[in-house]
Amino acid sequence: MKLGRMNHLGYAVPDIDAAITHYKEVMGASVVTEPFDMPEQGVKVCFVHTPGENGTEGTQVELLSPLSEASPVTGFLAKNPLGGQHHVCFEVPDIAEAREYFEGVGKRILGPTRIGAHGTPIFFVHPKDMMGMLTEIMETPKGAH
Ligand SMILES: CC[C@H](C(=O)O)C(=O)SCCNC(=O)CCNC(=O)[C@H](O)C(C)(C)COP(=O)(O)OP(=O)(O)OC[C@H]1O[C@@H](n2cnc3c(N)ncnc32)[C@H](O)[C@@H]1OP(=O)(O)O
Ligand SMILES: [Co+2]
Repeated sequence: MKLGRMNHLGYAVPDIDAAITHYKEVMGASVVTEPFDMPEQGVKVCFVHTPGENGTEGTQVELLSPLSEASPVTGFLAKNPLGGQHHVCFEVPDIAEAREYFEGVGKRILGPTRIGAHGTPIFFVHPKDMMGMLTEIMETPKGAH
């Protein structure tokens, strides 16, 4: 299976506005999108970019806060009340092929393949099967890079 670049670091936070201020004022990041809700995923999302040097592409941090107690990040924040690194997301050229690959090597896929925050199909692989890192796999947006 051909793994692409790391698309974003998912960062769960209790207060997304405070996190945006931190990334803008302390880290010099730019806010890519205004926070938006993804009720089907139970999270409020905001992408911030750290600047790249000499025109290199920077890195993307996906700030996530829970929309309800039922949110998948609620349990994580109960254990990490200040917030913390929640997942990492890698791109692949073909999400179905990637899903078949991870299932084939015995990794637990969490739920159905669905549309993620970039508007392309995603799925998650259980952290316990991925060296402790909740791993999101997303199909590379068409025309990207
Ligand atoms: C809007 C989409 C957007 C995008 O980029 O497109 C997103 O990224 S949305 C991100 C939020 N959605 C998800 O995270 C969906 C996948 N997550 C899940 O299915 C659950 O969160 C799950 C199964 C990872 C954990 O569920 P839950 O918290 O209910 O279970 P436990 O607390 O019992 O945890 C089991 C075990 O796993 C450890 N754990 C939990 N979360 C993480 C994590 N983020 N990273 C690493 N490890 C994690 C937890 O500590 C437990 O370990 P144990 O040793 O048994 O205590
Ligand atoms: Co994500």
